[in-house]
Amino acid sequence: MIKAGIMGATGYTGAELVRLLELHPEIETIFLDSRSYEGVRFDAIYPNLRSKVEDICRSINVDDVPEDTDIIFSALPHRVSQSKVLPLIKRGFRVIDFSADFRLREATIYEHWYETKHLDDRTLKKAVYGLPEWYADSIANAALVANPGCFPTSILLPLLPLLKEKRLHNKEIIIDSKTGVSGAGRSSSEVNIFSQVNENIKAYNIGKHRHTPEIEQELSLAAGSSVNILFTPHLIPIDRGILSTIVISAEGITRKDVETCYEAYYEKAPFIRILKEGYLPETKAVKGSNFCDIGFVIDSRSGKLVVVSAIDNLLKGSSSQAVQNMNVMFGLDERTGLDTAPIWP
Ligand SMILES: NC(=O)C1=CN([C@@H]2O[C@H](COP(=O)(O)OP(=O)(O)OC[C@H]3O[C@@H](n4cnc5c(N)ncnc54)[C@H](OP(=O)(O)O)[C@@H]3O)[C@@H](O)[C@H]2O)C=CC1
Ligand SMILES: CC(=O)N[C@@H](CCC(=O)OP(=O)(O)O)C(=O)O
Repeated sequence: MIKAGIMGATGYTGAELVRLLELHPEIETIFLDSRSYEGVRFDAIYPNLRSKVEDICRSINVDDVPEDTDIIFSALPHRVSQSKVLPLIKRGFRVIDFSADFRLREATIYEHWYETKHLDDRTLKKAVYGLPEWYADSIANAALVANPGCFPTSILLPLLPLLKEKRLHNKEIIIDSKTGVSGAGRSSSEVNIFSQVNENIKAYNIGKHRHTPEIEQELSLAAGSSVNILFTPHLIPIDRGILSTIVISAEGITRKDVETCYEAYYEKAPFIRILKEGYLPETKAVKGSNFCDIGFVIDSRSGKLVVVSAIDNLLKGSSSQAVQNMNVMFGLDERTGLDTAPIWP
């Protein structure tokens, strides 16, 4: 069995990871780290895991992580995560980091967007961006995998094939994303207040969301030249899910071109579902799963290609994508422990 430890296990993504690892046939979870719930049984915090996860949370000092731990997941907030991950990497552990601390390849860009110093540029350069549909070979041998952000996952998966195949003549890319409230995490009380979220929809951080450089970094690498986006996130009153609607010029592109392009990259990708003409993604159709659904329309009146994607932010947007990465790192079938159908309604 692969021995796994989780730092920050009591957050939303940590708890989803605990649930997934409980179902995983090759994993034994050996520690659940928490500052706030030291000595508390995990299922006393998360009632959905009653009688399933009875382990006691412990506040783990990185120096005390057992030598025989095979993989450590850090589900800590960004800025905090790097301070724990770096000593673990130094001790020779393999780590999957959920935070943004190792996703941006340039420390200066990280420091600008996250307004904090990066503590180790050399380790940053060695980290592998954990989008398994694109970087599986590097992930397989990585010591440190930077699990992508939730919005970036929903945006990169539909756009990367089109950019890689130079299908977009005009690189003006306008993205409208909608996210459920769990995207803000369990501890963000301000965003989570029922009366502010319920029956409300709002745009935020237009043109300045911290996922912008992450998305542009990966799109530019695929395109082989600099790509800029206009990204508008919205907070909507659902628990989980992200729907991204991406508008690009359809100049010189047919439906067949787009289909062929997606087929070439995703035919063997078990978690990408390209929807047939007449169907479009919806958040509920991926809820509770590692799927990313992608559908598109070519609108001849406006001359635009409109691509829509849906993921579960806590799963393909973080915890199940991390398990998919772990499967790749340990040479397992990437579907191991993840081969479930979404829940509906
Ligand atoms: N929510 C989402 O949809 C996604 C989240 N992510 C990333 O995953 C990571 C975890 O996110 P999420 O689970 O939503 O966050 P939560 O706020 O739900 O959980 C984070 C946990 O980290 C622990 N923690 C330890 N030190 C600190 C600290 N100094 N400040 C605050 N919390 C601390 C807390 O647990 P305790 O007090 O018990 O130690 C807390 O429950 C973040 O880096 C986030 O950016 C990535 C993709 C999607
Ligand atoms: C609703 C909400 O607030 N969502 C978060 C993004 C979610 C996320 O977790 O992204 P990281 O992995 O980069 O932290 C936001 O917009 O900042």
